[in-house]
Amino acid sequence: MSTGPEVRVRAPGKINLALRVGPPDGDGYHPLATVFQAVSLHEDVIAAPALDLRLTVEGPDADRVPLDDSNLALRAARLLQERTGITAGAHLHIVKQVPVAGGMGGGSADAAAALLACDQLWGAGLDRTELVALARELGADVPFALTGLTAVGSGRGDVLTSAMVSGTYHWVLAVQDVGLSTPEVFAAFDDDGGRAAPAPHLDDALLAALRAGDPHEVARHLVNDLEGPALDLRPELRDVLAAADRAGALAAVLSGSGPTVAALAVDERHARSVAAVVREAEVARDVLVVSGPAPGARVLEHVSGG
Ligand SMILES: C[C@@](CO)(OP(=O)(O)O)[C@H](O)COP(=O)(O)OP(=O)(O)OC[C@H]1O[C@@H](n2ccc(N)nc2=O)[C@H](O)[C@@H]1O
Ligand SMILES: Nc1ncnc2c1ncn2[C@@H]1O[C@H](COP(=O)(O)OP(=O)(O)O)[C@@H](O)[C@H]1O
Repeated sequence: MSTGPEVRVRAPGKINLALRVGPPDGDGYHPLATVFQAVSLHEDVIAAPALDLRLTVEGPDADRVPLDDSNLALRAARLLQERTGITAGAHLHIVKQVPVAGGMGGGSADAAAALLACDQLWGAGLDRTELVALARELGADVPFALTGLTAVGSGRGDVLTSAMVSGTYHWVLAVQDVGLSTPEVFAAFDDDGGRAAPAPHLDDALLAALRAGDPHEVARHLVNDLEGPALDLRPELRDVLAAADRAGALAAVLSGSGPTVAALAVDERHARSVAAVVREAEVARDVLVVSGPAPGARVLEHVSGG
């Protein structure tokens, strides 16, 4: 149990190891075939009793997080209130580490964490299936933030099947100062021929390499159909990919709709050396070393700063 009346929930950011995108449907959404991996860069949402719903945020990108009703954590808490008829409020405090609009699903992690935290705080008692159903309403990436680990996403990325994975993967993340808008990157994909794209399909070789726990083989199969459109919108990201290559990463790929670039290393020591070289290239605001797979949204046993 958490200490005191507060509930602290941690939810992971993600990388897309493969992101295959099909042509837009009638609603403008795209069918996806993706492999998500949750990583050790995470969001904490602390929910404390309050008369109404309110939100505060801390972290390096806090000033870029909307505090109004568009915030995904607030939307999650409101949705839970509506569906359960609960009228209690909550003060949600987000400790944000995942870059905003970085292609790492930080807002989705906040939504997943807020759902679980408010469910606990209010004693709503929703089961996992009910929480996943609410998560899907909040955004395509939100169910994965609840589930975590490594999973194949189909549909809009919200229909998940867990993937069997051996070992731990060590990633170098090159984080940018200015984010990319997900709808704009999907629109650039459409304009780039995406309207005539084939149905998305995953190469079995990536899943086999993950099962075998072979980072060299995983590296050969990292792929992202949004990389071309994102590079058209942000050509300087080519310098980031090139820097990761020069630094000796096994491979580098744009995460989701970007602009974060994820570079795969052999082990933690190799990741630290790749990170040092990418940092020297001055192509990113921050260069971080993380690992995956990480667990999905969970209540922390003990409240701690880490
Ligand atoms: C691209 C991905 C890959 O994992 O990640 P991010 O780059 O956002 O982290 C996701 O599909 C993003 O998921 P998420 O950010 O939750 O999407 P939503 O809030 O549901 O939708 C935001 C917008 O993205 C576009 N969108 C999203 C999902 C999808 N399958 N097709 C789409 O076309 C739509 O334009 C939609 O209006
Ligand atoms: N809790 C939140 N944290 C970050 N961004 C949020 C949040 N709620 C809503 N947003 C909005 O969603 C946009 C994309 O969010 P984010 O999840 O950080 O990126 P991405 O979709 O690239 O993974 C932001 O630019 C912001 O306007």
